[in-house]
Amino acid sequence: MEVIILPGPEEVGRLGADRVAAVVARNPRAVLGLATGSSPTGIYAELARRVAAGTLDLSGVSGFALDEYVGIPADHPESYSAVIDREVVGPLGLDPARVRVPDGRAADLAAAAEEYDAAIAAAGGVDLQLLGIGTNGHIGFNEPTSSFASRTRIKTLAPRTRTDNARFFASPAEVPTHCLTQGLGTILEARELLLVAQGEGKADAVAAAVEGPLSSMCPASALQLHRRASVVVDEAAASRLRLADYYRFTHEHKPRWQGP
Ligand SMILES: N[C@@H]1[C@@H](O)[C@H](O)[C@@H](COP(=O)(O)O)O[C@@H]1O
Repeated sequence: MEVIILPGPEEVGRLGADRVAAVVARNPRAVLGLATGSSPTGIYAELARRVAAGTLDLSGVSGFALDEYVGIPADHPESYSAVIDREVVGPLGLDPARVRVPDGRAADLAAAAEEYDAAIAAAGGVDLQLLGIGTNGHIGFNEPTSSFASRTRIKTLAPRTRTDNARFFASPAEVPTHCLTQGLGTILEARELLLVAQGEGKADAVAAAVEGPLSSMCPASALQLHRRASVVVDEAAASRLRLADYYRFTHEHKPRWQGP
């Protein structure tokens, strides 16, 4: 696992945007795994700047969101479908026809979940998956005790996740109780993973993911199983990493023959 510690959120956003741009430079029809939440917003903002400046064209890429709340009205501003439209598809100039979000309003949620995995496979798989991390170590909405082999499926949101996400809703009771989320097994099939985290509130989760044991109690520790996973954090989110100096040294002395 590659761990990169940067001074602040702005640098994290720039490096994330560089990684996306590199993938798209290799393949203008690349498939991106899209995360919601506050963590990747710096990446999206930087990508939007490059698109607006005409130095980057993302109109050929496809996107698959990680997750969606179950039962939330599609036009609710906090449905992930609305968030992806507003914060990603529009500003980044993606083709809406190429971007999918799990259907949290499907009559048959299990079938919708299965079909979502099939659609990812039919698109050729995800080239670069962007990830945030929950304070309880979740990725997507894979809450603690999620199987490392899990596929896209219905999950019950952990109480801590519902509390964390209450800030997006009028009241805590309005936060949905269930979601559809890509599984850890689904996420691990992406060709490259990029997890970003900022702020001290993520420091424990980041330390558990990077240095803790491989454990379903910290679903993000599944990244340790991936051949091409990067964790890019600011100083605050890195503050509980025991080997922080080693990661800094590694990054500064990166061998020329090593890829990103
Ligand atoms: N389902 C999302 C995750 O995809 C996200 O990475 C995480 C952290 O959110 P944030 O980036 O806002 O801290 O929790 C959310 O609820």
